[in-house]
This record gives sequence, structure tokens and C-alpha cells, in this order.
Amino acid sequence: MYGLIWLTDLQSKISTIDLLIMLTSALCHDLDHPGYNNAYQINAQTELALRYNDISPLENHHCAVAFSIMSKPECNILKNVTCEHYKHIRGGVIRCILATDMARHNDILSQFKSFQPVFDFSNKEHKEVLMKIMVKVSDISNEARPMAVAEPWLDCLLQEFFHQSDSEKLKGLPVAPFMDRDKVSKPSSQTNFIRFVLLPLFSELTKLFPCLQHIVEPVRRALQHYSDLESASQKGTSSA
Ligand SMILES: Nc1nc2c(ncn2[C@@H]2O[C@H](COP(=O)(O)O)[C@@H](O)[C@H]2O)c(=O)[nH]1
Ligand SMILES: [Zn+2]
Repeated sequence: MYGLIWLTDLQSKISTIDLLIMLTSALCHDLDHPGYNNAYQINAQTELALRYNDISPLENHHCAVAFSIMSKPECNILKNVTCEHYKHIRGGVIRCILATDMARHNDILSQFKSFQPVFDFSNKEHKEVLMKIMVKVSDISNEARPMAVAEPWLDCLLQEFFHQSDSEKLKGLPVAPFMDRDKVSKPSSQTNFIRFVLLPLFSELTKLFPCLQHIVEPVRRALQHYSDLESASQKGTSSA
């Protein structure tokens, strides 16, 4: 997020307090993540799903944990702000963290798209959606990093997916195909994610900020790399 703010020169376009909201949201957006997604929380009727009535249980939890940490005197980075600013920051952080629920991805991206090509930084609605988009980009752009940095994190993510789906199978809960070790591989997972989620998101963001084009390059290279691996494994299977 810090890098995105500098690359896009956002500090000249939106207020310092909105930058604080975005940085705090990016930092706190996955606090105390249990490693099982919202579908699992809801299907397994976990304590979090019960507490948040099945509405983005994880993101509500991450946000509640963030404000609970900030309520401790030794962690309260907001202790010197006015009541009015506190309300603004709290509202913004809640909006940005709740926006990281991937179930809302298409809605948020469509809203952002609808503001182009006349995006207006002084329009509150436009600015708030951009802030959500920036936090979302920070959340899911592991593949924008060099392969040597991105791949170990991807391995952790797949481990998390498979751990969840194994546990769902044991408990007789619904299993999402994209998490099922019998249905996905690392290359297929990444080609789908990059093609259908990451590139469409970057494509909209770079319309507003053409200066970000270069950070899409590693994403395209990763897509090529995983597509090649996927084709090679398909050829291997068909010739066997
Ligand atoms: N297959 C991939 N899925 C990814 C990748 N990066 C992110 N994601 C998906 O997004 C969510 C983000 O939510 P979070 O609460 O876990 O941060 C994550 O769970 C994945 O479903 C990726 O590189 N490949
Ligand atoms: Zn999350």
C-alpha cells in the first residue's frame, strides 16, 4: 500500500487522513485470520459466523480485532485525533476492511469501472471506492512481486486451501473446487486467478493510473509461466 501510494502520487490527490485509513486498513485487514475462509465459517457454523450472522464473518472479525488493539493505551495510534476525525477514520477503516471479502469483488470492481473515464478525486463516492480498490489490490497482488518472493507465499496459500478442503471432506461440508487438491494444481489455480481476478482488477486501476503499468508486468509473466506449466502437464497427461 505504501508503494502504491507513492507510485500513484496519491498524497497529492486525497487527504492525509484518507491515506492513514488506507495504510491502517492494509496493515490490519487480515488480523487473527484462522486460515479457514468465510464459506467454511458459515457452513461449519463457527463462533465467528454466529457472532456476525454469516455476514463477512472474517472481515468483521479482522476489523473488530484492529479496533480492539487500538483501544489499548499503548497501541492507540489515534489517541490524539479529534472525535470527528476518529469517526471518519473508523468509518473508513471499517469500509476498506469489509471490502476485502472476495464475495464482494465483482460488485466493487463494477462500481469502480462505472466511474471511468471521468473519475473525480473530489467526489466522495468515487474516492471511497478507489480506497477500497487500493486495499483490495494490496491484499491480492502477491503475483506482482518477483517470482522468488511470490511463490513461497503462493505455496502457503495453497497449503491453507488444501488444509481447509481436507477438513471439509472429513466433516461432510461443501468443498469449493478451487480449494480441492483433487481438482486444482498450482498452475491451474494461478492461471484462473490471474486471468479472471487479478488482471481485470489491474486493468481498471491502470486506466486511472497509467504509471502503474510496470507493476502489471510480473503478473503477466507469472500468467505465462503458469500457463506453460499447465500446458506441459496437460500434454504429459494426454501422452501417458
Ligand atoms: N489462487 C489464488 N488466490 C488468491 C491469490 N491471492 C489472493 N487470492 C484469493 O484471495 C483471497 C484473499 O482473501 P484473504 O482474506 O485470504 O486475504 C484468498 O483467500 C484467495 O482466495 C493468488 O495468488 N492465487
Ligand atoms: Zn482477508
